[in-house]
Amino acid sequence: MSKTDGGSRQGRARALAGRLNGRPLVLVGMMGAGKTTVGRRLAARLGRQFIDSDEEIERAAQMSIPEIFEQRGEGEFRAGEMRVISRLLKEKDIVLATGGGAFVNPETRALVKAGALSVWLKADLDVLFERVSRRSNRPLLKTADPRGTLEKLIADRYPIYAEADITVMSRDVPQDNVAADVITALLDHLKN
Ligand SMILES: Nc1ncnc2c1ncn2[C@@H]1O[C@H](COP(=O)(O)OP(=O)(O)O)[C@@H](O)[C@H]1O
Ligand SMILES: O=C(O)C1=C[C@@H](OP(=O)(O)O)[C@@H](O)[C@H](O)C1
Ligand SMILES: [Mg+2]
Repeated sequence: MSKTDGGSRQGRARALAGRLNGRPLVLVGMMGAGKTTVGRRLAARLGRQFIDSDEEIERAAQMSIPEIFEQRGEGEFRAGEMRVISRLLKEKDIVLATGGGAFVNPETRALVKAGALSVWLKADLDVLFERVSRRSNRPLLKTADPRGTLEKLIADRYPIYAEADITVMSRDVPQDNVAADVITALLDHLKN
């Protein structure tokens, strides 16, 4: 990256931080979109605290996400997810990465819409499948046909994710560049 690039990126991050006036930023989208990893970089650029709702749930339950699904079921996970997100949205100056199903839950979605700016990190099936295949920590994909499951989730969820304030493609480029794309898109959104 050139010095000029860095300077303008920093300037854009500062401008956005000012315009947000403390309002939480919430990342939504499918498993593998990059909410956790891009979110961490986005927070660093904006000088904000980064929080991942899955990590908060794991800490509160003293169990991993797969253990929560196995021992308590998805329903309890979703209820806990909503409680955690509701509490976190009271914080100022945060970047919050949600789990892929959070925004799909109508109650959680209403909380996010009311209390934050939401960003849909979007990616195609092939990209998502390659990324989620690197780890086996996503209970919903422990099926005989994980690619087919992902495809069905995409069909069900994309119309809902589209309700986010902005959409940014999570391209297969360094995650810092995706974070920069989010900043550019948010500045553009806030201009209107
Ligand atoms: N823009 C990107 N380019 C390449 N790999 C990425 C990108 N964004 C995320 N990844 C990788 O994809 C995987 C899933 O990312 P993660 O942030 O956990 O997604 P999510 O939280 O949305 O499920 C991780 O291995 C991460 O390093
Ligand atoms: O899409 C989903 O329903 C889920 C996504 C996961 O988070 P990531 O999207 O960060 O992988 C995690 O919350 C859980 O496995 C359920
Ligand atoms: Mg995540």
